[in-house]
Amino acid sequence: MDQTPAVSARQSAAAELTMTAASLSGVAFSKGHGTGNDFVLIADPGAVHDMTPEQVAALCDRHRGIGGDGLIRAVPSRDLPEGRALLEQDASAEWFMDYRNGDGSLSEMCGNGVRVFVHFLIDQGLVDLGPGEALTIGTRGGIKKIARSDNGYAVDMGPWEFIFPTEATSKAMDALVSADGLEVARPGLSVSMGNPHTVVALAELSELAATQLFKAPVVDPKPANGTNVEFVVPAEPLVHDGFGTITMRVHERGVGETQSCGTGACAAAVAIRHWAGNTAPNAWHVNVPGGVVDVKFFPGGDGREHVELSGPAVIVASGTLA
Ligand SMILES: N[C@@H](CCC[C@H](N)C(=O)O)C(=O)O
Repeated sequence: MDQTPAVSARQSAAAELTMTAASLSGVAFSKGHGTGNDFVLIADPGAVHDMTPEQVAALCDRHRGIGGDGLIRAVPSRDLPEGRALLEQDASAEWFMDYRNGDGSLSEMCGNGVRVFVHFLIDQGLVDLGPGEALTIGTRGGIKKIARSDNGYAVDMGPWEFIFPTEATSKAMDALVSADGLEVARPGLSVSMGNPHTVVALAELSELAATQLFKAPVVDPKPANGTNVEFVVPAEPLVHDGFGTITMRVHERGVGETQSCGTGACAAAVAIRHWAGNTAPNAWHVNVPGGVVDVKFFPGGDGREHVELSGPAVIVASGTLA
């Protein structure tokens, strides 16, 4: 009997995925996560495994691949043009985090990814990072410095910026955001952490739970290259023991809903602190479905305010692609 067009399209897509992944046969990989934001990790010291978007999507496929929100390739900075440019700024940024979203698209930055990347470099014996030491790495969002912390690893994520720095931003809204499950569009604030985010505050945890994130929320105006959208509920009272607390769910550009987003947690703290005004703290716990990450603001050496993100990093498995 003839197959329906839908079934045969699904089967040829599946065959394509299998073939795409097969062309990487024999390549060693690890699987890791930071608060449930999970990644396929590949060490590529010879810079021979640059991947197509289709290969990345095949490896990140949760049914036919290894499965992950993204893929991270560890490659020497000297072997990529964007890495060589960073080495001119800081010759110690020997390793470059080549990060891709699960759909194969590039993103400038991944906050949970940086911690997992460094943990992977250590696990592979490619770098050492003793207590009190700092490691410098290259990313498409610039050079990042990482040290060990009580909760895992702490990363200087660099300065934050409003994406639409207008008068309206100072009045706390630059976009309207709608999502299934929310009755009316809500105000959002777009923040760059190297990559784009739009943060929406909700009043109640029940509203956060009712928000449907299967589909990308509609953001207007949308940052030029798309955006990650964070729905957040500030704790009541907001501050306890000097820390502000936020609960967050996220829809990531190029992925869908994830268990956690490090840059999203930083953007959420920027937005909630901005909305809360001058008395808001500089230290934040951000609860995400996959755990807790911490965000702190501090004066960077470049005269701008920087954001520190800290949290755990775990390697769960290593193997070889069949
Ligand atoms: N999960 C990441 C962010 C990954 C990139 C994002 N999807 C984008 O396209 O910008 C994080 O922990 O920051």
